[in-house]
Amino acid sequence: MALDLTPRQIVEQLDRYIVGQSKAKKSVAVALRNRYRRMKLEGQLKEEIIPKNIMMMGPTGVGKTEIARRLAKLAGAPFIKVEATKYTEVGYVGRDVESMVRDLVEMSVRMVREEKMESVRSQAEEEANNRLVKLLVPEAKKSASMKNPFEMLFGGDSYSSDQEDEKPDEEISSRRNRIRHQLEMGELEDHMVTIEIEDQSPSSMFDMLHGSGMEQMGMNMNDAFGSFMPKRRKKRRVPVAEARKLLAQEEAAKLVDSDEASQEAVQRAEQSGIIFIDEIDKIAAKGEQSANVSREGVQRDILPIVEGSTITTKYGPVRTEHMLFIAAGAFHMAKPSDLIPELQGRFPIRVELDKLSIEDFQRILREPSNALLKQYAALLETEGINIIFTDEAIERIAQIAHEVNQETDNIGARRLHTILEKLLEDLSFEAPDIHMSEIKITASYVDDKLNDIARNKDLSRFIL
Ligand SMILES: Nc1ncnc2c1ncn2[C@@H]1O[C@H](COP(=O)(O)OP(=O)(O)OP(=O)(O)O)[C@@H](O)[C@H]1O
Repeated sequence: MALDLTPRQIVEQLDRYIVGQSKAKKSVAVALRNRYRRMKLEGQLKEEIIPKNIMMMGPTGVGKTEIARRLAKLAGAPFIKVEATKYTEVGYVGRDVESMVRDLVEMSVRMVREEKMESVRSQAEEEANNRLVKLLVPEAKKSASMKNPFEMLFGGDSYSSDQEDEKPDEEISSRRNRIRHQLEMGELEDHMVTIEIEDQSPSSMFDMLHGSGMEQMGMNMNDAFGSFMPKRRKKRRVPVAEARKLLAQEEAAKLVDSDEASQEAVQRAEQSGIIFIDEIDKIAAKGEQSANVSREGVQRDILPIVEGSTITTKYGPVRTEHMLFIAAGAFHMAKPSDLIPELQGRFPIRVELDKLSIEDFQRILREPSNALLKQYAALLETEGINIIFTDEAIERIAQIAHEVNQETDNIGARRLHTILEKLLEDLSFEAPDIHMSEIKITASYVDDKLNDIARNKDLSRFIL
């Protein structure tokens, strides 16, 4: 967790992935730092201080979600994104908005479990190796009627089960040591073994009961009855390398106390969870009367969650008052003041995100740590091709993206993804057969591939 980063450091970290949008970065950095400040307080005041939620306003594809997601990652905070309009759909009822909190907790549980599993990984791998050794050189008696996996591996001559019956214990232990050594040296990675592991797939009875309404309450059939049901085990024949992974996974799960993990996850969701509510402007009360009612209804349903309430989940009650909510919307038609006053008050920090310029597009193409051009270069490098984009080519791509956005729908930086895909489609297809170590993408290559499509509005609507 990097909660102790200063706002300046947080912005610096966000700069590695997101181009521009400095106001929004600043706001989220302060929000995160305030959490850290609150953690350092004691007693009543700590409980009184609630996070100041943020409303991000800006067109689609300019980095709103990306900023929030990166912030969460930076803080090791569980994060989910929901679309507010989802709750206006037919079939949704008031309490369904609570599912956002349940989803956040699920995310948190997954995070905590993964961390805990990672922390016991070396112990789990050791246990897995022990199981492999026993599997490859089984106990003398027990193996008499069983087909020895080791025998299958090596043709079963000197390790045949008949002979094993007569082998004294010391011999088994010395053979186990030898196998252990071979396993550790990675000499048996490709050999096939048959292992028996827990079946993770839900049983058909649970399948049938799914959707019977219990999930609405945050219940899950496997959780409700799973502990009473015998765990099914299934056999799989896999190479040693894969077997080790599967066995280590099972061993790690045994080593992690799942109640403790769940409790920690609930706490983490409560204290540092971030819920990103997109399209909040679409539930602002504007438009025809009948729609107004349901949109305002959704706002009233969301309100108690943002204000702070306790939601029942399968991991126990979860309190929402210290979660950070980031609402976002384009606000083309509606304004934040069209939301119900109580909800407006709960999102006091307002930031406008800037439209992206051609220069921003160029920077997005090349600068972020995960920049699109770097991604394509890495992919083609696996085929032994070093792809180089000239400055003019990057400029052209950015220009075309900008033009297509203006002439069709403005989808922001997302346009770069579709344009690059089209631009490099042929190259990606032919790459394995091209015997060139370096390929230069020039402005004229870009024009060649894209100009005709970009100039034709109808075509670009479909292709770019
Ligand atoms: N300023 C930016 N810097 C780097 N990448 C960006 C920027 N803006 C958008 N992107 C990229 O564009 C894509 C879409 O961005 P994002 O999901 O943040 O959009 P958004 O503003 O949240 O829009 P929406 O509300 O429609 O989801 C992402 O892949 C993101 O990496």
